[in-house]
Amino acid sequence: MATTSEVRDQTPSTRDRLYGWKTAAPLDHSHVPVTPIELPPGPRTPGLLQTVLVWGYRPHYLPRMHEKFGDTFTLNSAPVGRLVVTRDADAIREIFRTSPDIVHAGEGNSLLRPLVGNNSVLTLDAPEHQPARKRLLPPFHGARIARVVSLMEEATAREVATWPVGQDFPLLERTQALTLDIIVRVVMGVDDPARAKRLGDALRGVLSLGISDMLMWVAPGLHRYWPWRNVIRQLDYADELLYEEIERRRNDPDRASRPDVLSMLVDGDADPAIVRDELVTMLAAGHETTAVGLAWTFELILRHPEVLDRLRPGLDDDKDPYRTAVVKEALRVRPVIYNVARRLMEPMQLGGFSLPAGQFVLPSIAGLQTDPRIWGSDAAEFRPERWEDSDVPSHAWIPFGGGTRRCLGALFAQTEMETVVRTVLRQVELRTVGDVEKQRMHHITVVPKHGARVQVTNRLA
Ligand code: HEM
Repeated sequence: MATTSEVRDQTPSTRDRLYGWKTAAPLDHSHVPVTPIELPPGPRTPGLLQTVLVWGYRPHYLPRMHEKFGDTFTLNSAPVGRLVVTRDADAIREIFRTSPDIVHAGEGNSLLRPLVGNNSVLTLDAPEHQPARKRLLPPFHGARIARVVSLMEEATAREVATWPVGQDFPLLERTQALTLDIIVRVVMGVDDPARAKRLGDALRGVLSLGISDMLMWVAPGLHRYWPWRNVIRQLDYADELLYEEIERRRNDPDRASRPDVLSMLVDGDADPAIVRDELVTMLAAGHETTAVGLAWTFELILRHPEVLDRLRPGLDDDKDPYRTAVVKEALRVRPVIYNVARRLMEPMQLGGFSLPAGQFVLPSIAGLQTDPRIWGSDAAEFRPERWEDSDVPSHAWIPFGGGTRRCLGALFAQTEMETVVRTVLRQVELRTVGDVEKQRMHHITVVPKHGARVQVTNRLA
């Protein structure tokens, strides 16, 4: 069996990923002709202003553009230029069911490659995407997830025990700490507290990369200079610890009986470099998203006392359909990811428009999930009871995207969110602080503007 340092000698370093990311994958689409076709109408505002509005104010800007231009319109925003946004239910269904040879999703994420590596489902497209996705599916089956619920409960109880009574704090910061801990312990299976803390601290550094750190992506030579030199060191250190865990698990004789995701991923003769990329992919895709989803869920529950009253009697039940409805409804009115992105490899008819090959299209999750023509006149309201109606339009509920790229961790995330809601509400009474939270963009997620400020008013357990 190889030692960790032998494994490290054979696996790509942060620097290799930095220099290799632009050439390593099929990014060259010069063979895809971008036919000059008239795109759907859209704003004539200068591109720079549109870019600022799209990246900074999407939840406010896009609904205004829908009002002005209809279900499908064209924007002009860096880094790709012309983008067709659609909330048209038929167009979105069509995009999700079209062959992944024709509709690509990975290249929209290529900027993540220096972090997640060249083996990540997030950045791959057909034909490499499907086998990579297939490797990740087994640990996310329902039966496997049921085995980790108690680990999620324990992590939540530990976290809630640290919350101060009678003092305000932004809940989002605490849900971020919690979802990171759940990834370290449940996905990576690190159960020793000292190792879990060391790995969690190292990964927190990776997750806090800012735009200025990422300047290295376009100018890799910067890695020699401060502060980028330190960033490389941080990323290398996180890799070091991840490879250590991978080796530890490969050598663990009890691996088959362990419930964590990593134990399944190292089965057989899996290449440690691939497993490393898979772990970082799950961290990148599953940490911030679930933390934001939880912050919104509590913000909504606490501002709707009638919902809290209905939740309480079911807290002793392992499965309460109303708790499921509450989480689904929170992900509907406050989707964490505003839209997904696809690139057409062939011309397509969508929403009554002929779109050329090469075109980027953004199916709008938020647009579809709050459309009053589908959800009724109270579409913008948080009303979990709607999930008790037999004719709830669940086809228009897409917080996890859709088709062959639908979120791999959807069931994991929904289970985690329900488990955290239940455990927190059994342990403390909370109240919100300040006004109803507005939506704000943070990288690619839509977060509560002030981080969902709350106060613990009483400890129940
Ligand atoms: C509330 C929490 C979450 C939300 C809202 C969310 C949402 C999404 C969305 C919108 C996509 C893109 C789907 C598309 O393009 O059609 C996605 C992809 C993905 N998510 Fe999640 N996610 C969440 C949690 C998680 C968790 C916990 C994990 C894993 C531990 C995870 C792993 C992934 C992966 C691996 C992909 C890429 C799938 C592929 O390209 O084949 N997500 N997620």
